[in-house]
Amino acid sequence: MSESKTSPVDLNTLRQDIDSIDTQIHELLNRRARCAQQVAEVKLAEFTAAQQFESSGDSNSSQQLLFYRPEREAQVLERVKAANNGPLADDTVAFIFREIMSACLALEKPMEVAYLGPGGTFTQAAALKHFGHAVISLPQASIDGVFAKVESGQCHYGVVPVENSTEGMVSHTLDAFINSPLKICGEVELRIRLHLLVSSQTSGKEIKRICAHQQALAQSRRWLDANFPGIERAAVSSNGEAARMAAEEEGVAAIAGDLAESQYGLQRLAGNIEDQPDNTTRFLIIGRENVSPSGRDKTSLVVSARNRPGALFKLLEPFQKADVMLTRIDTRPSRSETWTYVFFIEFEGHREDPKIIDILNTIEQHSIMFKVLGSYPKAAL
Ligand SMILES: O=C(O)C(=O)C[C@]1(C(=O)O)C=C[C@@H](O)C=C1
Repeated sequence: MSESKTSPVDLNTLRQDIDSIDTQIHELLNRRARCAQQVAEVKLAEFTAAQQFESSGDSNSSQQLLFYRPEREAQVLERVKAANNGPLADDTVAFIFREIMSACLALEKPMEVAYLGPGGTFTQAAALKHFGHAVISLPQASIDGVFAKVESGQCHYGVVPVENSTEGMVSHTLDAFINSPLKICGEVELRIRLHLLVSSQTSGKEIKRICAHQQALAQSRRWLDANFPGIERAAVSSNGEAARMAAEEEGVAAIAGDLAESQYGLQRLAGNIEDQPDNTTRFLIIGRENVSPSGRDKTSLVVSARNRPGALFKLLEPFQKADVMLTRIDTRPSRSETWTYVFFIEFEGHREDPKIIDILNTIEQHSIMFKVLGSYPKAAL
């Protein structure tokens, strides 16, 4: 008996079903988009009313008009993941809704996001993962450049790397926070998958030089030793720059990620060549406004204690007493005084939670410098 006779429905019928479902999804998407446009009108009306109230002298809170709501986006993503019954994976469903919200937000207000460039870097990939592809992502030459674009209001948000699972903290990012008024509004984690990439003109020919950012070279050193011993390795300013060089120069290969591969139209000679299979980088979203609680939040703090015995213990004791989970602690030398240190502390909870308010008040009493860098939703993707 042939397969088509046993199958309950034929291909044409199934495709008609898919067409009809697509029509419904399409209608629902536009219904959702119109809803988001109405949300924007409500936000604008509330903002205008608050401004009028303020100019009448009854209030002096300088409220901002915020279209992007990180806490709400995190809640939507958590909700769709929790409600998912498959067969699509939870993460797949979340990624689809990430893009739907990105497109809806672009109708309300197109977001401009500065990131550590050039195009094709993992920081751009992190920006797109967090905000979705409807965002306008603008490359900057340095971490300070990203901070400056957001501080000046030229960009709504910024994306900077903060730590890598194999290379440790990005100290430049931590230092930049100390003197900046910006707040942390979110975090993104990205699995770093490195590939050996060449242009079509180099494909099938001899590779004379392999270019990559020094971290990517370090992270794939063993693979390179085994597969390309004796071939020149050149450290360049970023993986995006390496991809650009591979696209333009015959005989040059780059080590870079998926985004660089597609942006520069390169071919993959070998995939996932990183020596540590769980190589992950964490990025922070920086902005000018505080984020409201989402229910699954983290808070980051920078604090400097008086240089006396038990100082660090005094800073950390309130967390233990209140049973609050610390997620990270780092030390950096203080730039203002020799042999004093600043501590970057991250923990679960939001600065508006009563328990966290108590902890922050206690820590402030024991510190000479104290700054909450922000409370923000835990990475949902
Ligand atoms: O709920 C809102 O405030 C919206 O603007 C809607 C919406 C969405 O598409 O769900 C869009 C953008 C915001 O960042 C959060 C959510």
